[in-house]
Amino acid sequence: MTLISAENLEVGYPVPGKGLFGRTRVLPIVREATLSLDPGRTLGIVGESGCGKSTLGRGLLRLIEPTAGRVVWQGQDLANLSKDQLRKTRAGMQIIFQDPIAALDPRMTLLKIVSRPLATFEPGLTAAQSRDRAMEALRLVGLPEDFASRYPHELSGGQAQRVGIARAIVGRPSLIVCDEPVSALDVSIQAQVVNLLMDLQERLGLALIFISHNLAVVRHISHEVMVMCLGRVVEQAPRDAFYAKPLHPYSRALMEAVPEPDPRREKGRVGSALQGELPSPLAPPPGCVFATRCPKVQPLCRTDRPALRDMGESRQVACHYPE
Ligand SMILES: Nc1ncnc2c1ncn2[C@@H]1O[C@H](COP(=O)(O)OP(=O)(O)OP(=O)(O)O)[C@@H](O)[C@H]1O
Repeated sequence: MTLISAENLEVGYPVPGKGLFGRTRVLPIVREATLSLDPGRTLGIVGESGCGKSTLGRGLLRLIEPTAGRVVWQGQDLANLSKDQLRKTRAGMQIIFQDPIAALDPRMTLLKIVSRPLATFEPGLTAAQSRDRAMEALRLVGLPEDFASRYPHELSGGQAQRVGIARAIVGRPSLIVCDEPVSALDVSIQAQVVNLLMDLQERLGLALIFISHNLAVVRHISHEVMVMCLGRVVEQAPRDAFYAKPLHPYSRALMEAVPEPDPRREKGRVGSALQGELPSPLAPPPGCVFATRCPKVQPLCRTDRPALRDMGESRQVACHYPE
């Protein structure tokens, strides 16, 4: 069975002022996002900074309430769950963040940080059981036992991200949304953390949604790849087919912008092959979201938004003139 799917999901942020009937107005960033993920698989989400990857990740977990569309988790529409059911469901879906140290409470020991989610997800556990579970999680992420009594400021970036992962797995989830989990780390540490996630996936049967602007890292870890541009999904494909031949001109531009591996450079940003004006996600163009920058643009692209359509072999693309 599919673990999680989204249909036409719309996620945005409140804007100042009130709308109709005094309601808060929400400006959508992510529009009509559709995806599905099976247990134990990894979906990589790529796209330039600001295209809405994080917003989609948070909308899927209902950390930001979607304004339209639906999310189905293990066959159940998340919007229909009672508070109690949602609390239980939340244990199954976790998130880790880009800045690992900022994500940890500086006043708590690592044992406290890692065991804390259990108070919500499994309130029936005794203190000793919670402690054992937290120690098990720390062991699974490769941290020595004596780390349990340490504080976040004593950690390197890579160690802090391991603690973030331990906190995410302590409730035995089925899915972890990884939001740029290695972008803030030294290049030499990035591979260790990615390999840890792949190892945990194998051992615990985890599904991962791996959000990154780094196409090389996404290639390494993903089974499926999804490309976002200005809040919209423009391409979806199995990993090998995607990297062999991207179908959307935007995907191609992203790939051409991948920097050569260079250990002296901290992190390469995509974008150098992407010329032209980048519209604001708050005011996307009427046609294709890539029309203002596409080297193959035709008049139709500026007026009609192409829908995501099936191209066979489990591939989908939103382009009037795909490769
Ligand atoms: N809390 C917020 N309130 C209002 N707008 C926001 C908020 N967070 C993000 N945005 C806007 O939403 C858009 C998408 O941001 P998001 O962080 O989802 O992009 P992203 O693809 O994850 O980029 P990055 O790789 O830089 O994190 C951006 O234009 C951003 O300015």
